[in-house]
Amino acid sequence: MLTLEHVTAGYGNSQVLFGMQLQARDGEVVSMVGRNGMGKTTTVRTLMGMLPCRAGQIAVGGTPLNRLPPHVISRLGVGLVPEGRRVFGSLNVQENLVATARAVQGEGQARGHWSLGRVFALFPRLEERRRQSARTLSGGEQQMLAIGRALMTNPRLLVLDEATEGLAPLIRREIWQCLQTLKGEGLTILVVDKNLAEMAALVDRHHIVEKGRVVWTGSPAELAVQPELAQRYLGL
Ligand SMILES: Nc1ncnc2c1ncn2[C@@H]1O[C@H](COP(=O)(O)OP(=O)(O)OP(=O)(O)O)[C@@H](O)[C@H]1O
Repeated sequence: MLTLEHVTAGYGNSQVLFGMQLQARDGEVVSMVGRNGMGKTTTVRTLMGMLPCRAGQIAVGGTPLNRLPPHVISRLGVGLVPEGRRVFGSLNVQENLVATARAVQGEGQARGHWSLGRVFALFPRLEERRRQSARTLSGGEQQMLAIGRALMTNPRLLVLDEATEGLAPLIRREIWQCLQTLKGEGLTILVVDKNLAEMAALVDRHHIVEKGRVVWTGSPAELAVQPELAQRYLGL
C-alpha cells in the first residue's frame, strides 16, 4: 500500500531525510518512532506533498506520489491527522467534518463511505457537540475531530502525527480503541507516536527513525525483547 524508498528531503540547505525507507502493506498498522528532531514529521510532510521529495520514491497503492501537490495526494486516498490537530477553530464540529467530506466516485474497490453518521457513531462526543465551535473543544475532542475530518476524505491510508500528544490517559485509550476499530475494518494506518506500550496491541511493525533514516524495523514483540534498542534510539 505505502512504500518510501531512499527518500531524501529537507528545508533549504538543511537535509533532514537521508534515504528514508518505510513500508505498510494493505491493512497493516505501522509506526515511526524515534527521538525528537529525527525526521518523523518531515517524512509525513514529504509523503503528503508539503515538502518536495528530492530523491527516492514514494508510492501509495502503486501510484507514485513524487511531485504531486497535497490536494491530489489527499484525493488519491491519503488522509492526514496533522501534528497539533489544526481543526478549523471558527467552524463548528459538523462544519469541520463536512468541509473535508469527499464522496468516492466511480471507484471499484470499497474504501468505506464515511459519513457524518459514521463519524458520530465512532465518536459519540462529537455528535453531542456538533454545533459547538471547534476552538472551544477540549484537546481530546479536537483530536477526535481531526481524525473524523481525515476519515471524511474516505482515505485508504490514514497518517497520524502525534495523535495522542498532550492527552489524558483515558482519552488516549479512546483514540487507540478507535484506531483498533479502523484497523479491524481494514484501513492501512501510519502512526507517529511516543507511547510504545500503548501502541503494542495495535501496531504490526515499528520503524525506528534516527537522523533521517530507518535504523530498525520489527514487531512490538521483537522490540520488547531488545530493551537496548529502546534505550539507544528512543531514550527510554
Ligand atoms: N520548517 C522547518 N525549517 C527548517 N528546519 C526544520 C523545519 N521543520 C523541522 N526542521 C528540522 O528538521 C529536523 C527534523 O524535524 P522533524 O519535525 O521532522 O522531527 P520529528 O522526528 O518529527 O521530531 P518531533 O517529535 O520533535 O516532531 C529537526 O532538526 C528540525 O529542527
